Amino acid sequence: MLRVAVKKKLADFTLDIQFSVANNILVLLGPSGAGKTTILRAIAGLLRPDEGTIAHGERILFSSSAKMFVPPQLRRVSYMFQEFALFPHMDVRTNIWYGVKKYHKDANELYERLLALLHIEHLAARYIDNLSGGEKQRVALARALMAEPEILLLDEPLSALDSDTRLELQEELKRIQGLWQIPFVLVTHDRAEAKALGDEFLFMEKGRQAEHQPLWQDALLQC
Ligand SMILES: Nc1ncnc2c1ncn2[C@@H]1O[C@H](COP(=O)(O)OP(=O)(O)OP(=O)(O)O)[C@@H](O)[C@H]1O
Repeated sequence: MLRVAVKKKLADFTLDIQFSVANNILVLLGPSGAGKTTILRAIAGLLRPDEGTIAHGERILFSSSAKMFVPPQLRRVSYMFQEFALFPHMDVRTNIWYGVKKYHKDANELYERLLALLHIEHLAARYIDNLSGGEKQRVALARALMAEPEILLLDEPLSALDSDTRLELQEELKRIQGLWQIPFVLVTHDRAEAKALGDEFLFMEKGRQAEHQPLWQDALLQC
């Protein structure tokens, strides 16, 4: 279970949010500038909240009262965003192995399994520059999972893709989450995508949970 309860003063308002997510997919929704990406950055350790706690199970990642801040590289959190952040001049295999923090004997097996799961075996030797958007997205997902994260953060991961590829990858993400059984926190502006992927939803407004969450959720599920 990932638990987040943080405050952070931002340019126009204070982010003040509490939520938890078990081993399923939480979707963060809300208008532009509501604070969704800031939450992901805080979970990843790329931004330090002013106060509060972020914990995964018994493991504290951030606690202002205990003066604890685990740096991003020690958090076991993978963060995928739209630009993929793959190395264009390297092949797929090298990009995916880049996700491994420490080599261990099962890493080869994991690598093979990820290629098969994401249907990218035939791309292993190809350069990133020569891949389609959907293929890049699969490689980025393989790299994120190669790090064996305990939490996966996804910020508009599919927004650059055409609608067919998007639907296909939504199914892939859902299936992989079912297999991996770790918390996924997903930001999207696409309501159909939120509905297709989300197990739980958090609607935000100006850094806070929006009022009337159940009404928002009913409206989403009926659309
Ligand atoms: N480190 C920071 N310090 C101060 N203000 C910040 C910081 N990072 C972001 N902000 C501001 O906080 C607000 C929330 O930004 P954030 O990127 O989290 O919104 P968002 O909901 O993800 O928006 P979008 O949907 O457009 O990506 C914005 O007004 C932004 O300018």
